[in-house]
Amino acid sequence: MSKGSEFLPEVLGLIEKRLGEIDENIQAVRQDINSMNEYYWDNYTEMDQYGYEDYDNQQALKMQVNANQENWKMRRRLKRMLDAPFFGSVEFVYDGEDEPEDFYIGIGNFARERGALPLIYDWRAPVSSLFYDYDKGEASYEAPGGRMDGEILSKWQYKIRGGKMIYEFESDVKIDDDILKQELGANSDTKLKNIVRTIQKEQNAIIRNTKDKILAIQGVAGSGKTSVALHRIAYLLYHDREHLNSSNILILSPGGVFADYISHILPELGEENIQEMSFDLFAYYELRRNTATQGNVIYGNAGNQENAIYGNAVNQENAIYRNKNRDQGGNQGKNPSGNSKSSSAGTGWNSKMIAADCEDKYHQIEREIAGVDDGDQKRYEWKQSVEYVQAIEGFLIELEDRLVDFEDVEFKGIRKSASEIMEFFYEKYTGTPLLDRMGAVMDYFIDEVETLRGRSLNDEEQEIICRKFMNMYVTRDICQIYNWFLEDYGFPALPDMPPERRVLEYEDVYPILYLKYSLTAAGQRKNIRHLVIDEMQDYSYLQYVLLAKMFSCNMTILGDKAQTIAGKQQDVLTFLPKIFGKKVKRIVMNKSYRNTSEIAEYAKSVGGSKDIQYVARHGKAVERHTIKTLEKTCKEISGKLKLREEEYETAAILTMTEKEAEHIQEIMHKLGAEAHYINRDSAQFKKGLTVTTYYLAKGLEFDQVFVVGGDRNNKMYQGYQYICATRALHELYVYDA
Ligand SMILES: Nc1ncnc2c1ncn2[C@@H]1O[C@H](COP(=O)(O)OP(=O)(O)OP(=O)(O)O)[C@@H](O)[C@H]1O
Repeated sequence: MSKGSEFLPEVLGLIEKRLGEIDENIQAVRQDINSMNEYYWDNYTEMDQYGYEDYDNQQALKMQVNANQENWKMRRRLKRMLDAPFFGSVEFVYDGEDEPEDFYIGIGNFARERGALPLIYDWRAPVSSLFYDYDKGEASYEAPGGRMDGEILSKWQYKIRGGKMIYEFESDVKIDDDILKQELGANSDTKLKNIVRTIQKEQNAIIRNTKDKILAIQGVAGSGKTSVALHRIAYLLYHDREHLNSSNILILSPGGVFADYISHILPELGEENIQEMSFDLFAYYELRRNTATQGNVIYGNAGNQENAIYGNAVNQENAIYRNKNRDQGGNQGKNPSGNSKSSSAGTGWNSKMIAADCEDKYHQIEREIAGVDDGDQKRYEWKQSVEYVQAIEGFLIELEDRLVDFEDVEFKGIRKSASEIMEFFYEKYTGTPLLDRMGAVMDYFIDEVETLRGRSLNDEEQEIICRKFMNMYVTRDICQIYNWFLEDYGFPALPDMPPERRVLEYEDVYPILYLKYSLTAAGQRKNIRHLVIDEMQDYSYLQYVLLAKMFSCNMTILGDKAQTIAGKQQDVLTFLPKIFGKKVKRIVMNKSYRNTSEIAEYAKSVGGSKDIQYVARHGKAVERHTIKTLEKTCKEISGKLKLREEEYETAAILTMTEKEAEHIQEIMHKLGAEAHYINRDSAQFKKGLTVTTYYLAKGLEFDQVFVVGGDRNNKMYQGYQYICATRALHELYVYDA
């Protein structure tokens, strides 16, 4: 029997004991809270008039509530540890010592009592890197006090489920291939799995990298980019609890279903979930929100108000759902805080909605698949390019003279001449963005009036002054300013519409957002301390410039140029250093873990990187068929599905366009097959058969994939085939048109 088998019952007993203590503690704190509440209701009428006692009571209550939250958190972790307390161990002897020590590694630390040396180490603890990075022999790890050298005498891996040892063996090679293959051979799930037991050395290096400010990872499909990014977040949260909490991290990802797909990992690793949203949704909120300058708060109804980005709370399991529809109704034209004023003068002078709605990238993809003429395509590309950014910068310099007609302002006998205002505008406040600048001059004037009159001006008086100052702008409508710019460059202007009825085409969304962030001080998001950008290849140059304006924090940027959705493959690593400077550390991941060798070979032949390596896991050969009629193909697919025999958990029929997906969904429905249709607004990934487009299946994986149709001559075809093929874990069927 190994040491692990002997250790298991002992540690399980200790965990059980600790759980018992925690349960008792939870009960005791609960009783305390109840008595505090009772005391409050019995005595609140007699509390001191200054509210001191009330305040003290509230603080004490808060402390107890927090204590119980911590208890629950610990309880959840220990319950998980009761199922599998550890998955690895390393017998290590430090240089200069005779006695080796056994380090057991699990999803969290566990010690006999608070402050004692852990019996089990968290996989993120410094010593745990011995397990991921070394075989038997000389080894070292970076401890807070410096490098620790020594020798690994043995390394063990365990599979424990329900507190029972399923298997254990001493591994000579790093995270033995057999275990990895077993993990990879398992069926897919509707949630991405955590990989703590089998993190590979090169993945571990990315997860534990804290020295580079920006990591840009180009990784082939299935190389574990998303998994690594999420484990990296868990690692950073563990190591920098003082400065970083879950509300300081934001993931920009493809959208709702993907958010659902990744929502389990962090809670499983004992961390709270983090904020996640698509950049398109963020842009939508930015363009329609009617309050310009809100400091650093990106508001919302998230659990942690102060640090929230828009949308719903994500600090809860399964609560990452969000889309535009959610915002319809109550919040129309209103910021979610319900506060309608934002200027320093309390007049709401800088509170213009730019557009009521805007397209997202899926509109653009469908348009491109359907075919756009060269002129339209060029204009679209120009509007997202470095040339656009340069042109707009030139335009902004000239805009200063075009945007304002200076006039004298007079209020209750106090005057400011046009030339004085000009002087303030061009000299004193030159560092303030153009559309905020008149507000700064106005604030100065209001201060002056208040000093001379010896009293504060009321809201009505401020409103009158505000109107006088703001009327000097020829326009404050950013769309109108954008139209001047388009006309200067010979492009058609946007239709003349009031903001409440404007719907922006995708090509204009980010150019206008860029203009907004150049003309107002609305951009910076200082509360975000780590930004994760998934699917980096699908962001344009302009979007990265915007992200650089908004976020000055550390970033993990990941993607795969072969999975570019647009017709032209894009390697963002060529321009990221120009935007973010030398801080960008480039990392390449060439090994794919998702597909069988047969599927990986096929994917390589339809557009994957030639350097791709994969874990040799064999499966069924890829089948290729020709579609006779869609009905017949759907019937055939129904026959090939292995969901009913419960062999597999998930399968997908993937198409190029939304229309094709809808059509197939209808046919499958008629055939009596239960199929979940994922559209742009979907928020959940369900077990069973899914029908969707290739661009909405990005990031997901399925046991069986059926790729149906697509036009070979379409410039998006290669990307389509590659993305679809790499979604399959075990079986791939391609039905050509
Ligand atoms: N070290 C590992 N151990 C076990 N499984 C792994 C490991 N690395 C990756 N995987 C598995 O490989 C699959 C692909 O991982 P992931 O989705 O993170 O890759 P990706 O690079 O983001 O993929 P894509 O770009 O194709 O969407 C997942 O099933 C994941 O669990």
